[in-house]
Amino acid sequence: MIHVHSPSRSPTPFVPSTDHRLVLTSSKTLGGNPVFTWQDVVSDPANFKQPCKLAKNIPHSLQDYINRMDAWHRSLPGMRTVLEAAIGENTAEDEPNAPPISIVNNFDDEPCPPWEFYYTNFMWHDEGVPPPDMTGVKGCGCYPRCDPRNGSCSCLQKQRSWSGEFTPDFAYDSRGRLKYQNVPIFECNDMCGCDDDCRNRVVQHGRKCAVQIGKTKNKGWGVFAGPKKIYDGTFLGIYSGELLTEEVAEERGKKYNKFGRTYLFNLDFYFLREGKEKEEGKEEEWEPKYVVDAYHAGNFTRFLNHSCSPNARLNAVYINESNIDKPLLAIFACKDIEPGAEICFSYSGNYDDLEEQAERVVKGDAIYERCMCGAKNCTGTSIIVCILLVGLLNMAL
Ligand SMILES: C[S@@+](CC[C@H](N)C(=O)[O-])C[C@H]1O[C@@H](n2cnc3c(N)ncnc32)[C@H](O)[C@@H]1O
Repeated sequence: MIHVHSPSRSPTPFVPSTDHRLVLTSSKTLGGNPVFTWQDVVSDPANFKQPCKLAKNIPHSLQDYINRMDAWHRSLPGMRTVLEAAIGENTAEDEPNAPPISIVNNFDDEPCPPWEFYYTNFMWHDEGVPPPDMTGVKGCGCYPRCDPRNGSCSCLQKQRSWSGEFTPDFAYDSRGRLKYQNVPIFECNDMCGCDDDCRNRVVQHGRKCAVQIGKTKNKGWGVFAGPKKIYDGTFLGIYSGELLTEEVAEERGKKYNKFGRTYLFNLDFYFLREGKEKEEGKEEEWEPKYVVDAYHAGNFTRFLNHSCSPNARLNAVYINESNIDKPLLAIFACKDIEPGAEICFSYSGNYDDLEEQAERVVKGDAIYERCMCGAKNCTGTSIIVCILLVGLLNMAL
């Protein structure tokens, strides 16, 4: 007798949520099915919505549960394994080729950093922060991949126009390493015709180098290179977390300053300020609109400490976003980093206007902490390690 397998419920096709669905503009049909061409996508970018993660939906239950445990349970060595597993699970889809992150502590018994954040590589939009805007995102028509020599790639043209012709070529070399630090980077995006292995797609492919989260002697937790040397220009990760309006960040900053640790970074790049100045002629009035907060959600980059002689640097990167005020904060090595060395960047960029720093302290919106970076050029005293809105990324070329 033949048994026919009859499922209790007939399988239903996967229907993506309306938010992510593309609206077809084509009325052509073939054999009764609509013909969905690449042109349909490109000609209707307004409806090509990016998934938008909302800060209010950060899945924080595991963190809150563990935080409510008593100190003895939280200090069990197994906590380290749980956090390492959570990191792997939360990044398995978006960074499938990233080496796993391990947690090390050679200084004391704390098994892992405090369970106060959800591990994520994404940006989670708070109320008042607009979702990714695709309407102004232009795709290049290059195929199979972009060639900087032919000059017709619209992504390269945009890159050049925003960096004052400072980048004659793509920002990355053929090994995916950043060639020009401190210029806005416009990667090829979902509207582009080029292949996934185009040279102008690096940040979107995620981290490739091995890093560790480790305890430092006197700066809390930090980030260290894994067993292999990390070369100058290598992409490390984006400073992910909640994307807040300046007003919300201001309030949070006051709380963070009370316990002397902060994870807030202004989206304050020199080209945004300059752009607004040209546009509106109101240079004094310009303020950064958005701030990244990695306290409740973030990835390993939230543990990067400050150094007066940094080996990593923040750069503004745009992929599927035409709102110039909302770049990704992408962190790249700016020197070769030996295996096991601590990775740090400068919290103050090269913003060394000490007068203005002093003014912030007088106004009460900044607090100085003794810098423990140990670099030869560190004065130890005059570095802002913890300010209300950190991230004076006011780096001039
Ligand atoms: C973004 S967090 C970095 C990770 C932090 N060390 C931790 O354990 O979570 C920034 C905080 O780290 C500490 N920190 C970072 N760099 C430092 C430095 N050079 N000297 C002293 N403290 C530092 C300060 O408390 C600062 O507010």
